[in-house]
Amino acid sequence: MNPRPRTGQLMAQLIDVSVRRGGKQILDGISLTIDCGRVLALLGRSGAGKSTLLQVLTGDLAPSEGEIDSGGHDLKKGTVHQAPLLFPWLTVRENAGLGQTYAANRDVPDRLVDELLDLLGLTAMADSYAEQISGGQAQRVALARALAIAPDVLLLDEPFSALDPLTRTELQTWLRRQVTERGWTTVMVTHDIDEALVLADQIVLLGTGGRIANRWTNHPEQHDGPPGRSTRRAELRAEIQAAYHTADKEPAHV
Ligand SMILES: Nc1ncnc2c1ncn2[C@@H]1O[C@H](COP(=O)(O)OP(=O)(O)OP(=O)(O)O)[C@@H](O)[C@H]1O
Repeated sequence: MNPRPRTGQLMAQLIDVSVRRGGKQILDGISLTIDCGRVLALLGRSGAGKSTLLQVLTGDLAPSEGEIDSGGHDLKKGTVHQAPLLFPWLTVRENAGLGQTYAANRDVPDRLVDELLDLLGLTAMADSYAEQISGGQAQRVALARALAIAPDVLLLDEPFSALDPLTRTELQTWLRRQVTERGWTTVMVTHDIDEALVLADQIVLLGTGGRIANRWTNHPEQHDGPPGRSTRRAELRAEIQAAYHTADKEPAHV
């Protein structure tokens, strides 16, 4: 395994990646970098190709053209899917610790699973079976399981979609703090522009024809302040919303 690069350094990249499936162009000429210790958010309408892009990153799908430079990192281990995929006959703690079985070569402290369950508000149900918990709780267990193996990159496919708005906001704040304090590298698919603005350092919008319609640099910490004063966030939100409409009309390469 290569040494983990420093914050801001290149972790991995896609170079001019295209994907065709069943005669249809799903992704077209996608180039992007994943920077260490940073969050990249992928936005785009339903069917734009966001999940396909994650599959290319994890190596589950070979691109028709182009290259993936993983920098020697395992980009598959830290994946959290839309559906949590827990084993119903195992407890919350057992499900959360499951990834460690496959990561025996990683130096993961035993207490980490309990620490993550605590961080994610799951301690009270640690001994409940997965079939006994709610959808939102299951999503948090899946997140704990991915984090417990200390992945090089956390790949999140709409990980908060089943959460109630309050829990969702709490988890977004928590995740951003962890990224900042612990340097977690994250790629996240979301439909929620505000979620991208709260979490991401880099925001990429996939538009028509599987192309990148636009991309923005974002500074979530600079948005913090008294309510109503965060004008940069409001400006960016408006820019991104406008770009969705432009992307519907004209394919672009950015
Ligand atoms: N196995 C497949 N064969 C052919 N086309 C596929 C296959 N899987 C996905 N697609 C098509 O690829 C396109 C992109 O799908 P993808 O799931 O990546 O979109 P998405 O942006 O993640 O959508 P959503 O936001 O709805 O999850 C869609 O038009 C979909 O129909």
